[in-house]
Amino acid sequence: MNPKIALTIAGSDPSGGAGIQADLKTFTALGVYGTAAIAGLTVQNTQGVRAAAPVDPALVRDQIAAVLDDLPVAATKLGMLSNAAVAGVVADLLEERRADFGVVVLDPVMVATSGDRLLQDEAVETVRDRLLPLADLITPNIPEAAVLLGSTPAGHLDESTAQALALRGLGARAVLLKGGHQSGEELTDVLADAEGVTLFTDGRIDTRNTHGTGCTLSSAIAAFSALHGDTIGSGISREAIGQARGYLLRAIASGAAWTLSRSPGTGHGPVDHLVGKARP
Ligand SMILES: Nc1ncnc2c1ncn2[C@@H]1O[C@H](COP(=O)(O)OP(=O)(O)OP(=O)(O)O)[C@@H](O)[C@H]1O
Ligand SMILES: Cc1ncc(CO)c(N)n1
Repeated sequence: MNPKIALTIAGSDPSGGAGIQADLKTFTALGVYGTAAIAGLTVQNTQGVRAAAPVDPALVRDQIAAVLDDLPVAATKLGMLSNAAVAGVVADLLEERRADFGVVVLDPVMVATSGDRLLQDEAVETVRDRLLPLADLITPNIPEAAVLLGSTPAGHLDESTAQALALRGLGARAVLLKGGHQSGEELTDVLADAEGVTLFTDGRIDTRNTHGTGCTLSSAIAAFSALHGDTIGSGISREAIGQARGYLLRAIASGAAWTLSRSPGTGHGPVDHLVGKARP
């Protein structure tokens, strides 16, 4: 059978735990053929982000068009889009040829785990007003949801649920508000979609290796959605979201089991995308 094809449009993380690199590892681990258009460069490692720069918007547009002109993409993940000009050309292409992107998962990346900014302030409007309504699912973390809504970050589950519903009110077809930034022993991701609100709760895994969890989750959702054959009109299936969370939790648990000397990097290390398989 021909492979399912997924596209990521995101930023590069040279240390390999987040961004394009995490997305391609995830696609491969889940048996999906990965393609990638680089929207920005970062200079980062597990300790933090040293610098970030956008790719020329025309080059971003041309990379995406080159993929779409040639390969039947079943699902697209949007990650770090750098600035308003880059987000704008992605929005232009989505408006022009929405069907070619397959189902779209928008991870509105704004700030890295280390606290560094990955999206310029002026781009928030483009992400909210043009990209959000075109996506099948958006996957903000708690601070990103607050920025999109112009409110303060949710402090407890009732507020997260209210914000997930409010983001649907802005035109998002479905919202998975991620709970990684909650305190406490349990983490809850809140899904708000046409069927209502669903809570996904799991115990917090005790680990420093959480670099790229958000990227891994959104690309895993795109991958499973491609494998399920989800269609643009009917959106991302709950099965795809559940399976993606299952994969992420196994990858976090496997990365948590790395001993300090084997863990890649000295800071917040990555998750184990191979989930313990085929490691020398
Ligand atoms: N320590 C942990 N144990 C279990 N699940 C976790 C842990 N940390 C994060 N998660 C899960 O990982 C996913 C990503 O959550 P988070 O809110 O941290 O996203 P993010 O801030 O976008 O990630 P990133 O670190 O890539 O910027 C969520 O599904 C969250 O529940
Ligand atoms: C390139 C890139 N995208 C997203 C994130 C968020 O984790 C990151 N740290 N780097």
